[in-house]
Amino acid sequence: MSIVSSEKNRCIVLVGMPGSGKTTVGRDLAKRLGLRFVDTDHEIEARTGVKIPIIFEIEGEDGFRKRETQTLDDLTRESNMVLATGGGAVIRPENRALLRERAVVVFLSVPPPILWERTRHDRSRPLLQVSDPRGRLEELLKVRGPYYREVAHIIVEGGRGTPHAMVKLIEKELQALCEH
Ligand SMILES: Nc1ncnc2c1ncn2[C@@H]1O[C@H](COP(=O)(O)OP(=O)(O)OP(=O)(O)O)[C@@H](O)[C@H]1O
Ligand SMILES: O=C(O)C1=C[C@@H](O)[C@@H](O)[C@H](O)C1
Ligand SMILES: [Mg+2]
Repeated sequence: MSIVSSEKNRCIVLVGMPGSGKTTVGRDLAKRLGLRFVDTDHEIEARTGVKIPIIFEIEGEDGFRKRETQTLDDLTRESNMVLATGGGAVIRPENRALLRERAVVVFLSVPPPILWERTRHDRSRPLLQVSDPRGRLEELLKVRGPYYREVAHIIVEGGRGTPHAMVKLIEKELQALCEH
């Protein structure tokens, strides 16, 4: 597909809140573009040999963030790949700099009520294991929203559309970016 070659073979990175669909949409997008799909959360788990909640338990959030930065630094050197990031990948300025510089970054922007619907029954996200997870999601979005927008080359509003509709929208935006 011409999209990737004309973008100098940079990898396509999806950013957004937990539940925004990075993994679901990323996997589909990679399939359509004939690219490899990698999820940084899965890669971190494969490298450490334990699940993310265990990393948080043993090393705290800071330990997890160090591993996340290292993984992003390694993976964004590769091309021909769609990379789904963790929801907090944009918090560190060094991550934002390397993503913006090396990749085509797509922000999946999804409103809080929908994020909540999608994440409320899933216990795999340590930062949401609090007494008011819904409020926490909103707080996280308040802090992270500007960072997602700062790092993004493409912003896709993805509230009610199906994953497939989001993939089509992203493809259209990638094409437009290439034609500039
Ligand atoms: N566009 C969509 N429409 C409906 N449901 C969706 C959509 N995108 C994702 N989902 C569903 O929402 C849930 C969360 O999606 P997913 O795991 O892809 O999000 P994520 O952004 O990768 O989250 P995390 O940051 O926690 O890894 C999944 O159950 C998925 O099937
Ligand atoms: O929103 C976050 O900070 C996180 C989201 C997940 O994807 C994981 O990267 C981890 O649970 C942290
Ligand atoms: Mg995911």
